[in-house]
Amino acid sequence: MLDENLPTFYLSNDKKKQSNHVLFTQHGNEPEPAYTLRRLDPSEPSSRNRYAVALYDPYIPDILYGEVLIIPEWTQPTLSAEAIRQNGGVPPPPEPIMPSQFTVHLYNPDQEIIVRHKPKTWNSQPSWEFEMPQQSFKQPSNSTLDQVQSGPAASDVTPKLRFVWRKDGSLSKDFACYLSGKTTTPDGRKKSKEPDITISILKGLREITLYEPNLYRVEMEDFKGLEVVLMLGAAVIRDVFFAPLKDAFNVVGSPTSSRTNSATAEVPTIPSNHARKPAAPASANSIPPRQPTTTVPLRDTRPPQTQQNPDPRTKWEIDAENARIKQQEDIARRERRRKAEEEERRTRKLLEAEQKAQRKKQAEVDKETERLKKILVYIATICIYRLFFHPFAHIPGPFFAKLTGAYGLYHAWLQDTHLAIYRLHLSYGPVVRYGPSRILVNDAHGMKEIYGYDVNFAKGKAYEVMRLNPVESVFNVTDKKMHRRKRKLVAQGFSEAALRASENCILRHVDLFVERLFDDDDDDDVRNENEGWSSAKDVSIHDIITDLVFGKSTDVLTKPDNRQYRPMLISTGQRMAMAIQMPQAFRAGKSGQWLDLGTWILKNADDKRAQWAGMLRGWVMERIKSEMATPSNESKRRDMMSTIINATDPDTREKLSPQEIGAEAFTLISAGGDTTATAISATLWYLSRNPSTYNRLVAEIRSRFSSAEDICAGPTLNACTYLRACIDEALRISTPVIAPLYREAGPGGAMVCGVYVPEGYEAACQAYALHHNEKYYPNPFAYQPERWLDHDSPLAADPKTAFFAFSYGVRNCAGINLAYLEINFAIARLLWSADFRIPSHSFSLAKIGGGDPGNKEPLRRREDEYQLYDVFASEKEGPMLEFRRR
Ligand code: HEM
Repeated sequence: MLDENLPTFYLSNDKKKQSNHVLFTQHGNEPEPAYTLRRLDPSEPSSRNRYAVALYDPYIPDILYGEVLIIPEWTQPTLSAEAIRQNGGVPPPPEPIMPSQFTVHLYNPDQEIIVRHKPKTWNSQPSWEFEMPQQSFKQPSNSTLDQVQSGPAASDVTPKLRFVWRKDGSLSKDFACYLSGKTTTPDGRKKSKEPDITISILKGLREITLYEPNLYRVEMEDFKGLEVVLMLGAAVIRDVFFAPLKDAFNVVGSPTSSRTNSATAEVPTIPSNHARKPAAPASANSIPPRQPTTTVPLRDTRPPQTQQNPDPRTKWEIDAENARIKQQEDIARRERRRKAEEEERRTRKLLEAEQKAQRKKQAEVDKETERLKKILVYIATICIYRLFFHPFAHIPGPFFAKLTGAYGLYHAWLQDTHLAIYRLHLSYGPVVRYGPSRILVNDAHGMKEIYGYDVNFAKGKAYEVMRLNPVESVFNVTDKKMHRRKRKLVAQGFSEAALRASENCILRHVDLFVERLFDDDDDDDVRNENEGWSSAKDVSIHDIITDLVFGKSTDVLTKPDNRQYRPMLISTGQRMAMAIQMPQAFRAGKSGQWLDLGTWILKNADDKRAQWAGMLRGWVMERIKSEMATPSNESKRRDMMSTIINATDPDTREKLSPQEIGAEAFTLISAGGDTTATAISATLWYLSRNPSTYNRLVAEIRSRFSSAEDICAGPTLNACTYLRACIDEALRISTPVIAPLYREAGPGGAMVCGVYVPEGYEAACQAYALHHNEKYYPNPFAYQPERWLDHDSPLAADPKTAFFAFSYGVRNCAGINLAYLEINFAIARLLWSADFRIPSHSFSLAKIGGGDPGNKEPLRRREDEYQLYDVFASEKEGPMLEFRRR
């Protein structure tokens, strides 16, 4: 402070605040607000590219003393075309030029004080000159003219005092304002040049001290106006001429920082305390402004603005913004076009791919159609050939059987193969075509032509597909020489000595079976306590057969859990029955697995078959191991397996390999179990339904043996001819092996019943049809064991000539003697120990196993016929009988 007695104003330096108090002090008094200095709000878009400052009354915010608005001139920096191009076509922004003058608008009375800037030269400091009229106020007058005329301030003739702000020195930041003279004319020619009088000092660009003693020398009417001009002038000099121009004019860096189009922006607004909240004191030591005591009508304090011609910077911003928008639009358009092109390309690609896929599909369809056509033509040709030109074309038979093996497959699936074949022979005669290249013969002579010794027939493809093991067994081997070798070895298991060794084992199981018939625990029992009758459901020959083969019983009889073996066996048999009818559909694949036709026809069949095969394989390996561990001479137990394991070919001294032994074990279990069980069951069935036969047999057995234990192999048993007749008659009428036993003609073919069977073609007999052929068995459905005894009828053929239960010739049943032994023991010991009859108290139980009058298949309607179902051998139910111990 120059002198605390001088009036001094403080301009706040805080440019961030748009409203600052100008404080006043004199004589060491506390500073008090004298004015409010307001600037533009830089955040307002309308404040851009211009500078404005206004001086308000600190207490009555609507009183505006004066203001300055500077809209700068602009200069355009030059850039190379390349640089502009790189800048997206936007030229560099215009830069503001230091103004050469500015105008202070004073109000009431309205005056415009132009402050002209003289820039610094090499020998002078910059200065800011302005003139103010000596007189500003109208003289009070009653003259209307005086009142209408503008005041002296606006008058050209009013003498003006000239002032100048000048910097003290090039290094100093202080300014002084001098009264430098008076103009008497508007053109200034009559200037009165007087020595400069210092009237104010601006110290450090913030402290304005009025040089009071000199001020009185200024002959001026409107001192307040001068004070305002000094204040605003100092503020403008400080803000505009001693600060970066860009800051002063609120020039923003790039148009992107504000999206507002300045051309349409509102007029810049100097924030008003009236419009906004009252201005806060500039500093902590500022004295809060007193409350306004007077109300002054509001007035528009803003200078008029021209919106049509925006300044170059705004224009540049607009242009830059437009260019940016255009550039963005271009980019967006290019992006859209690129996307559209990409989409188009993608669509085209998709379309092409679709068309390609369609063409490919079409080609596949065409190929498939062509293939189908070929197949159809092939099928049609085959059909025509099979119907009209085939070697068996003249053989009668069902239409479909002539065309495909599926006919036989279908009946195997229905499990009524034997019935279908019986009916066909009735319809078409002794030779029937049962497949495209298959004939069935219902003639004893024909049977010998197919199965006899030294015939040109052998087991063929039908047996190949039945193999469960990769290794052939005596049952399914097709090569005749190989069969001879195997049969010779296997036959040792059925030799007289072997059978004698098996006798005790068989008898033990037979006794167990008989005992079981009186077992109280059987759930299926229907007991009649008073009379002592009880019933049993099934005969477990499996126990006997597995014991005989492995020396290990399946114990089906005593352990109900073990009955799981049976479904496995049955499912395997059903698959065999179907495979034999249409081998081509069950051919072994490369990996040795069968094609799965059977699997989708017979659910779970494969699993069961695999289970069965796995279980047997385990048994075989176990048995072979134990046999190897026991020296043969020490072997206590001579079962069939030990015989087969140790059997040697008398010519070659060769033994069967473990795999071959496994295959044989499987064959023996399969071939010997159910077949014998069916024979025993059928015999019991028919005996129970034919009382006279039953009585005659009972008499024979009970008269020849004194006890059940007496019944064993030997002449006494052999002498029981009626027993054998009963068994043979049961085997005839309900023959255990149902499937036709196909044989393939060898090279050169063969004749059967006058029909030429070319090489590779097949012929077969089917036991059920043959056994019900009236030519050999008059009244075929009647159970007449007598027909096997005393055969002396010249009218009927010897029943033995057409007996096919065990097949015939070189491939007949290898276990025939064992089978008879088992059946004989079972029937004889049972009949010696007990009586049996049809259940008398349960009609439904009595019916089990017989035909049903309501059956769709007429051949299954005979109630007294024991019904069998094709599983290559046969599946059956019951019989359910009542037993009474003697
Ligand atoms: C009543 C009981 C039996 C009947 C009705 C019967 C029936 C048959 C029939 C018809 C064949 C010929 C199969 C064909 O050509 O495809 C056959 C073969 C065979 N049977 Fe039996 N069988 C019975 C019991 C047994 C027993 C208990 C065993 C031995 C445990 C056995 C072992 C064999 C063997 C190994 C063959 C194959 C023979 C070969 O092709 O050389 N059979 N059986």
